Amino acid sequence: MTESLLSVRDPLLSVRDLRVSYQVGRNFVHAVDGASFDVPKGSITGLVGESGCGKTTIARALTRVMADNASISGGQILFDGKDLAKIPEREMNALRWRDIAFVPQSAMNSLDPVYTVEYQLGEVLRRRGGLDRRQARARCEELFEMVGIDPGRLTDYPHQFSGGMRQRVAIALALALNPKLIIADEPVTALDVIVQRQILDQLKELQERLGLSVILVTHDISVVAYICDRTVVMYAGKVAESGTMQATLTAPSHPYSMGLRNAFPDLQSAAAGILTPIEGAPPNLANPPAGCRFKQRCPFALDLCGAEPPVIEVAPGHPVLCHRAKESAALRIDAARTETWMASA
Ligand SMILES: Nc1ncnc2c1ncn2[C@@H]1O[C@H](COP(=O)(O)OP(=O)(O)OP(=O)(O)O)[C@@H](O)[C@H]1O
Repeated sequence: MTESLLSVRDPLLSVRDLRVSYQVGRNFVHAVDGASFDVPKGSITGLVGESGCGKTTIARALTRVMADNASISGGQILFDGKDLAKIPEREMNALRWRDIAFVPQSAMNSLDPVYTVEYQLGEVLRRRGGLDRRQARARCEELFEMVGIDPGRLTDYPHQFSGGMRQRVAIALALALNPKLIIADEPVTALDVIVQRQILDQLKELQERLGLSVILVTHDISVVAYICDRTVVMYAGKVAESGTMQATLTAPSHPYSMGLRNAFPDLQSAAAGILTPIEGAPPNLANPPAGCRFKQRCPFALDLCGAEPPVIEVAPGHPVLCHRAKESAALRIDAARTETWMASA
């Protein structure tokens, strides 16, 4: 994807043609296969797609906290004048927590069950932030207040908190050293809808108040619609479409985004409309199909989709990886009908 197709002015983070692979025996799974997108300053960018499309792999590559068999095999991650794909580990380590913080899929993954929450927050503040014991204590209280938990509970252990509260603690931990960017991987997935909304509202409030940038990884398009300013839709290791939330979700231009929109209820309305799943499953990334990777599931696939799709800019800053992107207005009308998706099954 060329620079001209990604017209975010002065982004905080620019991912360019990123490739991340896992080695499994003698084979490679190309989990992220040439992804490009920008994250503007002070925005919430939703990285969305079905399970297995490469979202967590991207999120972890951005922090370089990756599985042992993973490697960045190409591309750039430009942040604050540095290419995070290439800087030495020592330099990357200095950026973690201070500039980029990660909230993992389950808060229990960032919290150690055998220590109190205050001890764990304090460790980050003292070791990484250079605060003394008293300063750390005051900051812990401040952080708990920021995420809406009574500071009296700082001496509790993680298991003494509900799932939603643990997620708030994980957010407090990420905020500890005032990072510029928070990457949150499915932060509300395991929670019920009411608690989901509370956590998302809190995240949005903090993001606005602190001028943070957030990358929110989720499989749930309704979460993106609820909280995000921008969307990066991923399918089978590639970016299908990216742009403002309004442009990509109100008027999606990639058939996959159109299908995703039909498949999730609206987080803001209690009434569930008719949900239409996208039949089938994403391809195996150890051996992806040639041409468009969505073609087997796409109701609009033509013979030409057997060839590698071009990136077409349907509007400034709204690139779409589809042969038929220019016809998207007409395709959207058909995509809104359940029968369209049943016919392709
Ligand atoms: N350690 C690993 N070794 C080999 N393959 C892996 C490994 N981790 C992930 N993969 C593969 O990489 C691809 C992308 O996985 P990834 O977890 O990034 O997707 P995802 O969109 O975040 O899905 P989920 O929401 O289920 O985590 C999948 O095909 C997955 O099977």
